[in-house]
Amino acid sequence: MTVRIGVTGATGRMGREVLAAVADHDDCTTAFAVNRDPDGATVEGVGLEPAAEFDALVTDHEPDVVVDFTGPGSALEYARACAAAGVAFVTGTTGFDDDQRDALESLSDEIPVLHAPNFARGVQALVNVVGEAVRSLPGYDVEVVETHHNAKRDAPSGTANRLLEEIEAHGEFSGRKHGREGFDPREEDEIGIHVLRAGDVTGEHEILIAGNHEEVRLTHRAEDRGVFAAGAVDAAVWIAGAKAGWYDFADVIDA
Ligand SMILES: NC(=O)C1=CN([C@@H]2O[C@H](COP(=O)(O)OP(=O)(O)OC[C@H]3O[C@@H](n4cnc5c(N)ncnc54)[C@H](OP(=O)(O)O)[C@@H]3O)[C@@H](O)[C@H]2O)C=CC1
Ligand SMILES: O=C(O)C1=N[C@H](C(=O)O)C[C@H](O)C1
Repeated sequence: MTVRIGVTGATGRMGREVLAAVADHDDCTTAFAVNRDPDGATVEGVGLEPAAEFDALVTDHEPDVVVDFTGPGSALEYARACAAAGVAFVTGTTGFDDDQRDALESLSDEIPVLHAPNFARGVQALVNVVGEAVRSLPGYDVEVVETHHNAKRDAPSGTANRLLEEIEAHGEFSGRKHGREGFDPREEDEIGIHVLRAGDVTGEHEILIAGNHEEVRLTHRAEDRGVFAAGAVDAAVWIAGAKAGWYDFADVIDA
């Protein structure tokens, strides 16, 4: 079966990569692609449609799944339209607040919804090992550093937030400390978080665990956005056969 994929934010950094990844994948094809001001543009040979017509497109073009990398508000609107049309939704968008995330998750009662803050397989491996590292080094200091391009809007990154959840689930910490300045010594059990924005860095995440005259550094560095797009398209192909529910990228990798 060929999986038909609708793509949002088609002229964005990730939207372009998703269209390229769909074209490269043997088991799927583009059903439609939208951006807010298409003005006759094409990306990867696909003519763009107006985002304002998304509700009609998601019904008329009969996609099996929509892949979204936009912003939290638009992602939620697209997901609601998918739920109304009975179409699965995969999103890599980050920066949802708690209400937006709850609203997205509630749509998974009606359709399959997969949200992953990072579609790189290496990041999933990092998520798997960071908890074990923290658990086996109690009392060590933990600091998280993430670096992205200068156009990224949300901070810390969705990936950093996911790693922090994992760290907190496997150790005893007093809270999170975002950056430091002035006379501001480190509290014993805090987790330090540092956000760097510069140039065109694709995405780097490092967890530093230090104490007992030793340090462990767990680092992931994405070298090309294509790695995220390939993972998202793998997720789209996987979710096309899934029942309504709330999924993450681990479900795809473990399948
Ligand atoms: N999960 C993962 O693996 C990854 C996640 N991301 C996340 O994906 C998201 C997009 O990143 P990136 O591609 O770099 O961002 P860009 O700004 O390059 O692209 C986002 C696109 O979304 C569209 N968009 C933004 N706001 C709206 C809106 N209100 N309504 C409709 N469309 C909108 C715009 O399309 P237009 O104006 O053309 O209509 C824009 O081109 C971010 O949240 C980022 O953190 C990024 C990389 C990997
Ligand atoms: O905005 C980006 O570029 C990225 N965002 C994701 C995040 O917030 O974690 C994933 C990746 O690091 C790139």
